[in-house]
Amino acid sequence: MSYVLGVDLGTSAVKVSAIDKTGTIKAQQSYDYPLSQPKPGYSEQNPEDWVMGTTVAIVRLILNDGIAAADIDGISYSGQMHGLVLLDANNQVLRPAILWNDTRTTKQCEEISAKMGDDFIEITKNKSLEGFTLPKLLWVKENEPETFAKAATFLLPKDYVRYRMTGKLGMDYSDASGTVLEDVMNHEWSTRICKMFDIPESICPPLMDSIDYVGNITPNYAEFSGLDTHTKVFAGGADNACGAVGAGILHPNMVLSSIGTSGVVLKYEEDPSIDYKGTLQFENHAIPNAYYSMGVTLAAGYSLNWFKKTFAKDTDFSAFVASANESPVGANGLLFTPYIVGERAPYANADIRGSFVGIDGTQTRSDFVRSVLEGIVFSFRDILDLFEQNGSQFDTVVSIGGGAKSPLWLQIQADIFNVDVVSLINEQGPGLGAAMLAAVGLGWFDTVQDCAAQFVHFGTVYHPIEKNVAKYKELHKIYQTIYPSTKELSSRLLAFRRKN
Ligand SMILES: Nc1ncnc2c1ncn2[C@@H]1O[C@H](COP(=O)(O)OP(=O)(O)O)[C@@H](O)[C@H]1O
Ligand SMILES: O=C(CO)[C@@H](O)[C@H](O)COP(=O)(O)O
Repeated sequence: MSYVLGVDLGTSAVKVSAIDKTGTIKAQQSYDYPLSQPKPGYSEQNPEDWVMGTTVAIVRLILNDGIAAADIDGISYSGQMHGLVLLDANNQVLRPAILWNDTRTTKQCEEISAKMGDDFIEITKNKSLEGFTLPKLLWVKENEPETFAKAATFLLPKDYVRYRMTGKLGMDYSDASGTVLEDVMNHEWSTRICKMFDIPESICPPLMDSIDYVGNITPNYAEFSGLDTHTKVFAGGADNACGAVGAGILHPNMVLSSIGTSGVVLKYEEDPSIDYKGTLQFENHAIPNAYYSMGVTLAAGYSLNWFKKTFAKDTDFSAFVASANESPVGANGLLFTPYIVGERAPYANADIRGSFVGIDGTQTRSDFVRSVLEGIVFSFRDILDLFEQNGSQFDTVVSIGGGAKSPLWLQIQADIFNVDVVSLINEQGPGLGAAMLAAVGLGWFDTVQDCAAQFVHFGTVYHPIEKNVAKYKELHKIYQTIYPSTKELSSRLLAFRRKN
């Protein structure tokens, strides 16, 4: 038997899947790790937790699930994007990783825009937003100069885990484009941006394709994890690129909806000359020489987790989500906006915060749960509107991520999007995508597309229910007025919090 492992390094947990040549997921293990939010807008993780979590999951696959190390031929990765990992000259981690949902860098983003204007979007195909890596580098340079002076390399989260398993430093194009330090169309680090912001180009790691062979498991890591040194390691990609690969989003009529910690609406771009002018993210794909675009809701699953942790701590997660079935479409007049850590799309605003609007003395907790589920999907609807305004038409939404475990949430998506929504037989989109990169890297398939034909299996289709569609259209119009009405209130409240 031959297996590939797909390591999905998420924000809430790492999930490792063992997949055979037919695309059957033989076993899965996961390991949760904490998120540290020491100040408003800050979000950090300890890179060592990622390495430990990945190793524990691999050990369990070998010991508990009987996946023999000798049968694991390849490994690849899907990683949470944008997080800054700084290493010194001995490749030791210099400070906690600053994550994609950390919004401390508004000042640095403004500086980047002021200095480079539209040239920046021309090179990187993106605006400089708080979550991306370059402003994080500039923040460290400005606020922790002694740390920055020691920095010899910067990596993204999954690149660090890969380094610990292989001893090789590198970054693939799909993750590099999320740093906004890459010249996206020319597939190289932008010397101009490095010079402009005084970033030594030497700290940028070597670039590669997601299917590229990086090295084998080192003897040290083999001893630590129970893996074997014959196992080949392939570069891997950004989690959303891998999610798209694992969900078979290989045509522009399909769109990906991912409800993880963040929320993502993603489109495969056949024509790379499309210009969203930075209103949507535009990235290199994990498929060589391909591209995709996406809009990101910063707090999708995170909003639901926050609500549960705060108001329903001891309830089982699935039962808690299913309790929303007790509330009707529109949650008895309650609307929720998921801007609880600021927002990226359609509103790039680090200072906006969430709201419940329409609280009524007759509402129950089920109404609140339903309004959270609906509010997150309204935010996705806003992103879909941006795509439609740029001429896209979709006939299928493929839903992945932890949120796709809930049939109710899938139906809410179909009703708010007014498009068929399909889930995967196994909701591990990014993990499956990562494994597919290893399968192609090993030569099991000639192309990612050939591998998708064998590995990707769709499950139930959720059709829009007409009467719900009409109600949601009406509610979405009201939802869209909440952002402009709460923008100023939010920034005044945040200023109060920062002062006190
Ligand atoms: N049974 C469930 N039903 C609906 N949503 C769920 C369920 N279990 C977890 N989730 C949501 O899925 C999210 C985690 O999704 P996942 O794709 O694993 O995230 P990440 O890759 O960011 O770690 C959680 O934030 C949670 O809100
Ligand atoms: O910032 C982005 C994409 O631009 C996020 O999508 C991260 O990549 C985190 O993903 P999840 O942990 O939510 O999967």
